[in-house]
Amino acid sequence: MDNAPAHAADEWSPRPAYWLDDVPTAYGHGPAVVLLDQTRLPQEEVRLVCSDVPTLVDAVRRLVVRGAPVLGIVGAYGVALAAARGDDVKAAVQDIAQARPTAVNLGWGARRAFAAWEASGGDALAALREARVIHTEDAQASAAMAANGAEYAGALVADRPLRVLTHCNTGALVSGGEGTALAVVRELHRAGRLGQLWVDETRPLLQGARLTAYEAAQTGMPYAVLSDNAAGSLFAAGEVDLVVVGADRIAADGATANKVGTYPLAVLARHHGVPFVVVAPMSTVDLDTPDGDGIVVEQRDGGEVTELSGMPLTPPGSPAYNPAFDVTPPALITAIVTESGVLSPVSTIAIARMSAGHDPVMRR
Ligand SMILES: CSC[C@@H](O)[C@@H](O)C(=O)COP(=O)(O)O
Repeated sequence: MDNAPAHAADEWSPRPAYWLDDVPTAYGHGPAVVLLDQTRLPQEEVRLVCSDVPTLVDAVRRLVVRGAPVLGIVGAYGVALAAARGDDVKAAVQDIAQARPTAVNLGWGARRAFAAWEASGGDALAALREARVIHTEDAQASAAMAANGAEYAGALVADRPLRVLTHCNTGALVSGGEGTALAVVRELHRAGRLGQLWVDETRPLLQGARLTAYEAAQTGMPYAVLSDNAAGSLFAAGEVDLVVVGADRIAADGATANKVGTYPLAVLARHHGVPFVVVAPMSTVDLDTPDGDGIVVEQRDGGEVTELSGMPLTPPGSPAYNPAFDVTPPALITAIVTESGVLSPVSTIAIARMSAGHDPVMRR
């Protein structure tokens, strides 16, 4: 399928989260964190103005903003907001970090902004400056991951464009830049090396069908959406050259938590001899969680499974199992792409340990 691009691949930037100094708020004029409301995409592009931390925490829980890297940015802006308002900044860090348990970046971003605020003796501008640094660093990491991942992927198949399968949404909607796994795909597309993007719909909240398809359409990628359970027959038909996914947390053994449905793809990829590649910034590595069993998987309301856009799918009162993420063991991961390069899970962790030695502040 070829789609008429709404934008050149280089130009499109949805700005999922940003800071405004002075906007009309519920409290008169003041600072706010502005979020592109991803629950309303692709139908409409509307923004939510968060002028206090409870509104921001609620937005994170409802997935108005979601995806690991941008949650780090939002966590930091949230702390800057608490500081600017003169709220209890320490309590704000707790509230933000606990809003969703699996994405490590959320608490990491909040703690970084808090450390800057504390070191400055309680200067709200110091927290905001740190949030802006995190925002910029994420854009830089995204560009480096895109370049590293596209070089690696391009070398897998020399003589024709690649067919890439992805799950959930990992593009510009989750980042200060173009994202993680989808940034790699976008780079391949820019280089004329993308033959087909296969987009898993990603039940139950359809981040693939709603958001990745939206990004693919905006940037003119050749793509098709499939129901998650069609992936097996796609592999069997030999239609997948590469699987790329993001990560919400990478434990110290290289086990990786990502959107539920990722682990079955890793099993399928192994069975069919297809590379399974995780793309994530180093900030997603959590050396304090020793292994995959230690990763806390967010359990969400069963209504997300038993209903679709408020319409019941099951007999009334049906119980449901609704983990938001699953964990892929390192043995099933061919490579992890970070801003530092393309390495095995073991080597990625070794690099993270070396960098942590230089940056002990952010280790809990
Ligand atoms: C680069 S984003 C990586 C992950 O955060 C992404 O794949 C994912 O699982 C997001 O889940 P979500 O529940 O939509 O926040």
